[in-house]
Amino acid sequence: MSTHLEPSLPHPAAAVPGRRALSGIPLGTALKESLLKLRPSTQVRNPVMFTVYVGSMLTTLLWIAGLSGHADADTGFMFAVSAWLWFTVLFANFAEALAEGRGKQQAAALRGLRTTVIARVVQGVPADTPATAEAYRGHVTERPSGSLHKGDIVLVEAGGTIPGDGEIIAGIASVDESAITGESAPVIREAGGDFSSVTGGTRVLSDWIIVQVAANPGESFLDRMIAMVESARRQKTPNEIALNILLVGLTLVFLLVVATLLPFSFFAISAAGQGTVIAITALVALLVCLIPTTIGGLLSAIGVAGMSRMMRANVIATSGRAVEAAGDVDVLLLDKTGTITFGNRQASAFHPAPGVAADVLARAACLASQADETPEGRSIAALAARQLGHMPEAAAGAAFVPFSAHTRMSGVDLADRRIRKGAVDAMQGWLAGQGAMLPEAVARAADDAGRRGSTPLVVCDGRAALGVVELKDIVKPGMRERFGELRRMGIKTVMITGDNKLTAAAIAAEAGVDDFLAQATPEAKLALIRRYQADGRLVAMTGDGTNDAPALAQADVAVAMNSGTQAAKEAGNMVDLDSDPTKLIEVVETGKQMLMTRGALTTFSIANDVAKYFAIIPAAFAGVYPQLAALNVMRLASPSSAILSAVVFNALIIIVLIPLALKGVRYRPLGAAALLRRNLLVYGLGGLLVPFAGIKLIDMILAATGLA
Ligand SMILES: Nc1ncnc2c1ncn2[C@@H]1O[C@H](COP(=O)(O)OP(=O)(O)OP(=O)(O)O)[C@@H](O)[C@H]1O
Ligand SMILES: [K+]
Ligand SMILES: [Mg+2]
Repeated sequence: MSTHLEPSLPHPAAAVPGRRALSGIPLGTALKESLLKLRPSTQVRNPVMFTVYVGSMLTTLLWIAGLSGHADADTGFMFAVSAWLWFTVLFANFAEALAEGRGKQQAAALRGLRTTVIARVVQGVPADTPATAEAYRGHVTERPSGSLHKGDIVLVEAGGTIPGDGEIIAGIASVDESAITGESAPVIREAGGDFSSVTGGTRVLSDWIIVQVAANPGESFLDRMIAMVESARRQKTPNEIALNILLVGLTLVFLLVVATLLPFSFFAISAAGQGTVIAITALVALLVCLIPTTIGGLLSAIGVAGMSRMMRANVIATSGRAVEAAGDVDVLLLDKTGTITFGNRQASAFHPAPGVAADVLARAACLASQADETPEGRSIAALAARQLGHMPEAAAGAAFVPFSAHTRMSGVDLADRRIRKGAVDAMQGWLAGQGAMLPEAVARAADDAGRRGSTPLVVCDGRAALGVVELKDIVKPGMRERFGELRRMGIKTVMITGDNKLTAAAIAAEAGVDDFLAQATPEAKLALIRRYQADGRLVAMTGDGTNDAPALAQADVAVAMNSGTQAAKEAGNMVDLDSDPTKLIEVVETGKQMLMTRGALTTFSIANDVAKYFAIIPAAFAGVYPQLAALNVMRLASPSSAILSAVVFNALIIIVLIPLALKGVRYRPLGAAALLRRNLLVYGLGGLLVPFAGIKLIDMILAATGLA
């Protein structure tokens, strides 16, 4: 089988430029894009900047008319104003092009991963064929991966590239996922349990797997990633739409205000030649300075840059709305096994009930696990075989009872015996159904295992409890510190697990979560989320299992572990390629940064008006109302230099703020009120004061160089 994937392909996050705002993006391309974005069809999508665009055209026409002798102002002034209005539009285009440039680089890197491989599709297998590589090899037809559809079965053997996203239905293999995750250590993927999903483009290093394809052409994980980073497909988020409405409202208000001043100009034109008029060019300049061009010009760049930042954190968001919601999350629910812990629960010991021989327990546990394809089941069979010195014969006519998240038990029905293993409370129910009780000593052994953070499984043969199997799992490192950080951000962490209370308590304490819910069924997980949401809280959920899928679908922000099942990944609106549950910190930071950056630049943009007002009004109206000279606090060189300075400042401030828009306002884990106060101080006060200094400086330069 041929593989077209270069082993050294960059993974998407690695292909992304460094943390500095402008590095790595070809400026030439962005400049060219800024010019292309002058198309009216593009401009009309941004009402604030479209107003400036129309103003630029109008002043340009007035200037041309002025050249042929119909001027209502100095033509040099008219030319300068119209030129700077065009710059204002171009600068906003440039900001957007820069932000999109980064997304395009990420998309290109991802496209590189989406190469066609030859898929070995299995077809026409007789019904009783065992699902093994040997048996399936004879039924393989080769097809390009692009033609695979949902439900197709493919065989992938060592050295082969997995041709599409899917679920392993048989086999176990070590898989190199570095092309997608950037993590070089191979991972084990196997049928059954929570590690059964595979991603197209990753490589099988050893053994074989039979995969059921889960996505139709163009709908794969990679395709969705590409669509998301390509801003063309980016949908406006609810907050963005709300802000846009506010900006449009402000623009209309100022448009009305300025329009009421028009009669002065018409009067002036009819009485041309007198100096006491307001030129239309000056009115357009006034309008552009008053409407929120700073935020209007940078708004889309802020959104695009937020998605890119998420991507650099190795989180693939498939919904912009979720990224934004992440900024306001109050509660984080986490699944235990596979999310907080590594999730390959391995049987570590048998604890027989008093009077039960160790081998009797081992043999029963083994029988109940022989057809159990979960990692837990396989590890129990392996431990039993080691203890017994051999693998017990599979009993003829045995009917396997598979594990389910509802029953939380599994087992086997033989001709005369019913053997079960499962969660303590589930097995108590099983015994109670037969009028029996869990012996004190077995309950104690289970509790002891729970206190060690292990998962105890009680094994019963009919109404006889034989003992406990201890399953060990390891908490992923660094959880405690990171959950502490989430707490400082004001986010409550709650672990929800199907495991018993003692195990849950031990793992909760070790990982440092705020609260936990034990013995939870998928419905209980879902109900908990709904309860929080009914209280008006915004809920984030991280999980990996198929049994987490309903909860993930309900949560506002749902991060599926990349190691998890296909169902979890499809239900979530983000996938963390690093399978790190505390990645929510970065997700929340990015969301908060996006909201804060928008808020900060809106504040700055509106506060700016005050200075521009003081610069332009006295200058523009001094001729009509000499009393307005009292407002001329800035003492600018001349009326035309005052107006031009305000327009130049209004354009340049967009360029100056591009790095902030792309990088985002710095986030600190402070309370929301403290953050708001700080931002109002910095961006509100800054927005008031900076333009006074900036406009005065530009005016001095214009006056000194004789340009105005
Ligand atoms: N193969 C199995 N056979 C019998 N019982 C099992 C098996 N696997 C797990 N159990 C029992 O069922 C309980 C629930 O398992 P499940 O994987 O559904 O947990 P969960 O709800 O995903 O929670 P978490 O993943 O957070 O631990 C486990 O705690 C264990 O006691
Ligand atoms: K403005
Ligand atoms: Mg789970």
